[in-house]
Amino acid sequence: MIVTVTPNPSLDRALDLDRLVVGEVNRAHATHVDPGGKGLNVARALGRQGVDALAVLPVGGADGAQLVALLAEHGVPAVPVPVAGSTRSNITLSEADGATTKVNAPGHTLSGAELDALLAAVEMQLGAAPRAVVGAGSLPAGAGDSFYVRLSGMAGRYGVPVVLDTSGAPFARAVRSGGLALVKPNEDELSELVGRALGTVGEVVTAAREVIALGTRAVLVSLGAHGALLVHADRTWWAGGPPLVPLSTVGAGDATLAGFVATPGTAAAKLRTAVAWGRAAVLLPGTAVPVPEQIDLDAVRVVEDPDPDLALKEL
Ligand SMILES: Nc1ncnc2c1ncn2[C@@H]1O[C@H](COP(=O)(O)OP(=O)(O)O)[C@@H](O)[C@H]1O
Ligand SMILES: O=P(O)(O)OC[C@H]1O[C@](O)(COP(=O)(O)O)[C@@H](O)[C@@H]1O
Repeated sequence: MIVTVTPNPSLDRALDLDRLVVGEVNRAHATHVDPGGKGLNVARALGRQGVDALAVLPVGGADGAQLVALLAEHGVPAVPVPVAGSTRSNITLSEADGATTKVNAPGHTLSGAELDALLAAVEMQLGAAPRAVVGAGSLPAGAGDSFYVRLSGMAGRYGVPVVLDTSGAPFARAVRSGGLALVKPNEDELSELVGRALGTVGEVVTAAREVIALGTRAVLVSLGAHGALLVHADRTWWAGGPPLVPLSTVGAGDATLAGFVATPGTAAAKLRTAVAWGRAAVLLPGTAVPVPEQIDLDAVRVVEDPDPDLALKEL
């Protein structure tokens, strides 16, 4: 069993357009409503691939009720923690050439008591010794930056590995506090964390090793169309595949993380699966998650210790 925690879930609303013209009236030819939020998507992707997963999330208001109904409809085991504020809606605009424009709402803040209730709901699951707990996504505005530090401390007391995918101040706080099994920043999130641009494989590896030096075991850096790098203290792997024209890139990072945690075996096998799940996700509309028949492991090439001088754009 893998437990995911999403402190700021959303109802993802997507509109498919031929081309987005900013400042004009645009007409969509299709719309999608999906459960959203990083931990939820990880649980959805795991479930679709037959891996036991449970999502813990706060829910409130009409959109929260719709989110719970959608999770039930999608067969995602979930522990909804009722909160006073309304669950947010995030908007995606997907263009025919694969360009994705996303607007994420800040999310209604959670009170101290609600944050405690969310952690208590996770703690109930930790007693059953899950394989990992995945904390993922932003924290709602005003909730403070320390939620993932508390989550990691709590999971540590139960001996459960913690995997984290977040950004900004909550990411920096959690990395500084250490004790994480894996983090999954994308290139921008890692660059923001270390405060400099990352243009080459070597620059990404150096940045990832700064994270590792603070007490994280492994860093999985997703690079959009250029695949992903997995960095350990002493070794590095890159994986990627031939170019694709995405339908919607929303949820690709979450599918990537799900593929990684789902896979037993070697680092290379985990990375290959992660990239294959991410690639499958971009070929689906809205925030859809792939089924096993949509995963193409053979299309993904894994390279051990890639050349540090290679530009990310050349991967
Ligand atoms: N344009 C794309 N073409 C091919 N694969 C992609 C594309 N965008 C994303 N992916 C796949 O999805 C993974 C995650 O995407 P990325 O954009 O890095 O994550 P995030 O959604 O967290 O920002 C990538 O590692 C890659 O395998
Ligand atoms: O919590 P954040 O950072 O605002 O992100 C939430 C959004 O990210 C998603 O989880 C998708 O994430 P990825 O594209 O990184 O996989 C959406 O479902 C959701 O709308």
